[in-house]
Amino acid sequence: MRVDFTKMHGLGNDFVVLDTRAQPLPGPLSRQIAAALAHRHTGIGCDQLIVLEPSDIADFAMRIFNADGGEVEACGNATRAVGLLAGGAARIATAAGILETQASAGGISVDMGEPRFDWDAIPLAYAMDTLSMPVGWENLENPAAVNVGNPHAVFFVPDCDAVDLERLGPLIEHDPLFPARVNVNVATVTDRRHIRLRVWERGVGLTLACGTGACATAIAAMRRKLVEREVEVALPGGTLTISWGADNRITMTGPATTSFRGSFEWADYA
Ligand SMILES: N[C@@H](CCC[C@H](N)C(=O)O)C(=O)O
Repeated sequence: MRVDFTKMHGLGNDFVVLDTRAQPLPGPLSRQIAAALAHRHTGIGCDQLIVLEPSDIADFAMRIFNADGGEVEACGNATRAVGLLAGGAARIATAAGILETQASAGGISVDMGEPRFDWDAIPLAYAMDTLSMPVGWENLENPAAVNVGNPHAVFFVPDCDAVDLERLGPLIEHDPLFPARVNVNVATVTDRRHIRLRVWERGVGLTLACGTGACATAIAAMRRKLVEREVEVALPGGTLTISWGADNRITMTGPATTSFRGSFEWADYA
């Protein structure tokens, strides 16, 4: 049986979107199938596989699978992408709660909810101050940890482009300090309204952009009083605007794009 998909991206962080409301999948979606579809050489290729399902509590539900096939709680760029697919305004049920999107001058805005800072909410393996963690990996030291639906470690460095993230990212992602693994962000504060950021994504690797990484990094910088409560975060694939309201909620704004539509044979992957 053939399955339709939409290929989308947010700042080059790319997704294969399956809308099971229109077309139920022929069989259960296993970790192996998700990883095979995401594979850059032997599959369709994407950073995340996104599955839309019916929901009783929102317009629809969104499930998120990393390129390694693991299901995760949150994806900022994909939330903007499926918001675009829904026409701009949508209430989307995710494992991290209900997220609301709306069309805005900068593309699509998403209310990403409230950040969490308790060590066991990140989660970390043991208690410590998440604003200034007394740990380090070579020259990456003293990160902040933030959960914005998914776990992030944020390192502030003089020049994020000079960090060997391809080597250090997987070491930190898999360190036992992070029992659910972690997304690794290296950031450079340019001035009080601008941050440069590179991200090693859990379950994926280096990506061109990470929406939740931009949120977590902006919030960590705001908590350390390095920047104002609204900042532009420049990633390799483009720029996101992140603000942290007096109501403690994070708003992320940036572009989302549909690349093409296609279909694949389920039996080739199942
Ligand atoms: N690309 C995403 C984040 C996707 C999930 C992440 N890799 C995780 O494992 O938590 C984004 O735009 O936020």
